[in-house]
Amino acid sequence: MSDYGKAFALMRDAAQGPWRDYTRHAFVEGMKGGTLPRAAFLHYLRQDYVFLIHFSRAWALAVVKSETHAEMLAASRTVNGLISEEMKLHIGICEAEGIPQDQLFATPERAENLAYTRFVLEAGFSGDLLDLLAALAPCVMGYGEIGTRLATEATSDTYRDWIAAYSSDDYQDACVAVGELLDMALTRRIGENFEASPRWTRLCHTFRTATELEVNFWQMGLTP
Ligand SMILES: Cc1ncc(C[n+]2csc(CCO)c2C)c(N)n1
Repeated sequence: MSDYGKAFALMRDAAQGPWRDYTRHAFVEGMKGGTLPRAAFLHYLRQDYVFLIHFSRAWALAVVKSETHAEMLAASRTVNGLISEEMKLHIGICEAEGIPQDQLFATPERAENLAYTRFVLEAGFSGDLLDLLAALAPCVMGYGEIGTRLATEATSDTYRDWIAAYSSDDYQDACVAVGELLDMALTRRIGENFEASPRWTRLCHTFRTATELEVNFWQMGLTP
């Protein structure tokens, strides 16, 4: 398994059940085998475009909540990656399927989508960078794990562009950078032994809730 840092490994282990439901969801397995209906995938992509708009806002908030230049740099790189790479992937796939960009932007937001992104933004608005990063981490690293697994296990080419994007060296490097940011931010605010602090349990709880909201997002994808 990929190494996305110490805090991520501990948080993932603490959220074991939901983490498995998220990273091995039927939607993911459908991409792996090529059995996922195209209509479900396009519905997911359109919702995900709206999702990425709010996620970009949340990562921009991470710049606001940063306390060092290194934190600002890591957060702003993620904002840039999201807007210039990830959203472009969605625009490209949708355009190839006959869905123009203005229609993408006008996608009505589903409740599962709204719940997830506003949960993350609220974690950031009412807390510090640690609360925000705990809510952001499942999204980044979960897709990193899913991408690397599907790159070796996929038995169909149908969803190869999506799989290639999340298993790419660029994306994997971004996951490692976010893992480093998480460890660095925790050490700065709590100390080396951050997992022994009273705050740790709450941060793990935030991570777990975000993971459960990822499960709901996949489920929403299956019901266009
Ligand atoms: C529902 C949903 N969850 C996670 C991702 C993946 N993702 C979202 S933002 C980002 C970059 C850094 O945060 C990544 C990799 C997605 N596209 N849609």
